[in-house]
Amino acid sequence: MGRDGYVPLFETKRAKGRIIYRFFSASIFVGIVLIWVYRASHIPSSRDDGRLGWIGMLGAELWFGLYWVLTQSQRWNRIYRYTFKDRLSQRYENELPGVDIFVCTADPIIEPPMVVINTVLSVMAYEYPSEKLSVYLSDDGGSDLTFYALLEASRFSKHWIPYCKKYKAEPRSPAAYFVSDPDQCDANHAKHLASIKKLYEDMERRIETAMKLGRISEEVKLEHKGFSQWDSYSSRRDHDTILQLLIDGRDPNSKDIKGCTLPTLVYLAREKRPQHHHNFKAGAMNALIRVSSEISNGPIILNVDCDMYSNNSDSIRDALCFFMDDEKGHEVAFVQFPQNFHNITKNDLYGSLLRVIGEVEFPGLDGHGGPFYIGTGCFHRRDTLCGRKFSSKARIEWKHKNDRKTAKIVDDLEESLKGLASCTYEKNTQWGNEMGLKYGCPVEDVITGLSIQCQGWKSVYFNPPRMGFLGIAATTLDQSLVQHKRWSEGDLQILLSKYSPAWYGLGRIHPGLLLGYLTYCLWAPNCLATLYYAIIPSLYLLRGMPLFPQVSCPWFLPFVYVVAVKYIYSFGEFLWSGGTALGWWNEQRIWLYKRTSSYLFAFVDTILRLLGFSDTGFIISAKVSEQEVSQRYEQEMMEFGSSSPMVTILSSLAMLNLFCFVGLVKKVVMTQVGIRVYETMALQILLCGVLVAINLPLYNAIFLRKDNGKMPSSVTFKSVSFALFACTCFTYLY
Ligand SMILES: O=c1ccn([C@@H]2O[C@H](COP(=O)(O)OP(=O)(O)O[C@H]3O[C@H](CO)[C@@H](O)[C@H](O)[C@H]3O)[C@@H](O)[C@H]2O)c(=O)[nH]1
Ligand SMILES: [Mn+2]
Repeated sequence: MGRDGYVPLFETKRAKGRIIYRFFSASIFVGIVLIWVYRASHIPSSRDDGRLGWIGMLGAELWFGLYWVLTQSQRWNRIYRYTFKDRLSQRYENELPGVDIFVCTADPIIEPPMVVINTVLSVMAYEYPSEKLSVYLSDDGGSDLTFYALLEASRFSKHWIPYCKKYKAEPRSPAAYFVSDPDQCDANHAKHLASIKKLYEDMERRIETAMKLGRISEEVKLEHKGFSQWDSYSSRRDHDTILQLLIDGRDPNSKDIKGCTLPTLVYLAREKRPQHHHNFKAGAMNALIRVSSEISNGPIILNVDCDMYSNNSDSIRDALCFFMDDEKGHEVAFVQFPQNFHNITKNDLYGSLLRVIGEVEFPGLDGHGGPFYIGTGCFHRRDTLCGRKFSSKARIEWKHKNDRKTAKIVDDLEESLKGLASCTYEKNTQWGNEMGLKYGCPVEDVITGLSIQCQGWKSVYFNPPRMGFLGIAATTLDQSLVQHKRWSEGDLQILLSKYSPAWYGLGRIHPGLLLGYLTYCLWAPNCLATLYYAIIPSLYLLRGMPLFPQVSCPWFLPFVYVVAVKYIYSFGEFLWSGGTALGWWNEQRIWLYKRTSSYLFAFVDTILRLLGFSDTGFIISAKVSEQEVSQRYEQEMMEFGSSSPMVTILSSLAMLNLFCFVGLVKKVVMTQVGIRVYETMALQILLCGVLVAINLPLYNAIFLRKDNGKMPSSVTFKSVSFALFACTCFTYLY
């Protein structure tokens, strides 16, 4: 116990070995500087061949080096958080604040209602007083199928919540719970389990039947008056606000089968009109903030994507340990949990888990004032989300925060609140700007978090041993690349926006955090240096022209040191973060693929947007895939199968490197220059060789595979032609 009886509700520990790390990092930096010196002092004179290529290498290495410096900010001061939930209960059990949970969905086909309601049920069943819990589903798809599923879920919750609380079930998404093979239980429990499973399966069957039919049958429509709101509905882009309080927690009649209060459950499809921009998820969240403020007005808001179910029924209490801490709680604006996924395979083929970000880099950001807001698995204080500035004096009185708005008749309430979710409500207001989530950026989350931090608030990264939330990761290469394009494009837009960390953040956030933001904002421009490094040295190799120092030259050492040590460290870091060796190798591949395709497209699109040629969109990530595709995913076979321009670029690069490598081997075999080539171009051979090795799955997909995930022949044709063309031009014409 500290002074004045202060008992901290959480503890922060610094990572061990920071000093050693800093020395190590400095030694790499010396290596990088030596590389720069070598490049700058050995530029071929203008008469020599290769001057341009050399200067390009200098540019690329300057970029890589400076970017590496940025990434150090995230390793400089890592911290880890631990909570004391028992102390929270002892002190505050009767004053726990209301928590409003926002779940966003946008399309019943891409995001199946069964996925959505599993998430909803998991958050309704938190280990938290139900009367203080309200769950809001925002449906940008405006789908009566999703509404129907939610109606079914509201009935099922009456059985599910008491079941979870009685048996301390984990996780509380029914689908995940049933496949998790619930621990051996006594006969009574087993009986109960079987009966609840049957209820769930019956519900699932009814929902699937409606999904197959593609509409709600007349019979079902009679079950709830809410369906009548679809009478005036013309399409998902053109409809009135639809608002339904499916469970009103204040209603004495809404009880579960044990007679306990149920959490409030609300369905909202905000108004949509074709002539109004709806601002994607940010618009949905802002509508939810307003509507919920008139229903439950919980001072804490949890936001999850519709596929991110709660995997840990204590997460609310964990988050409250930060918000309610007497000494530090008043500084905390949001508590971010990592994004984890339940469908990651052992070696994480597409690097979806972003393992090192979650285990190393975010704790590093936390050491500088807090992680970014990443859109899901994040607890916010309502007032900061609504734009309140930080003041060191203002403390929250949680007790007074618990007053709920006076009860109104549900029908009247629904009608009176619809205006809050209308298309015109935000006109001439600060919503989307000073209030709520920010508009105009495909990563509304990151830019919103940044602006909150710029107002003086801190955030907290919390990564408990039992993961807080689990979602669905991309299962095809194309999906993963498209998602990263959206992210990197959004991050680059932040750099160019009013809230740019580079100027707006300067002086407002910790310099380390600023560098951390820059690392992400500069994802997209990475494409240039990476493309250069993946193409030019290989082409020079084909022509027999060295771009790196010879093995016997002292300048060879800094290159070897930086490359070897950097990669050995990265390998160690990946294993330490819980990955496998093959997982690391996969990560290197996806690193290359993202940088040469997603980032390139994001970069080009951002420039086009600046010039006024394109508009930002939001391609929703798929949450279901065909059985065949998921089988290949389970077997960790890369899914090419789509002839998108991104895949074409990857395949062209892979072919180009293959041709260069084969050309080299041919030369060595036919002319017996082997040893000499090795002596003069060892690093270039290594680079090209690694590029070929990392692309093995791609060659396999072109030349050997027969399944539908193989490379489409049109892509093969285009990429082979391109690579041949590039190699020929470079060898004979340049
Ligand atoms: O017009 C829209 C578009 C999307 N969404 C919802 O936004 C969420 C995220 O969309 P998803 O396609 O799954 O994108 P991800 O890339 O997986 O999402 C990450 O990145 C997004 C920003 O690009 C954030 O909004 C997310 O919270 C974050 O998890 C989903 O629940 C969607 O239903 C809407 O509500 N309305
Ligand atoms: Mn998602």
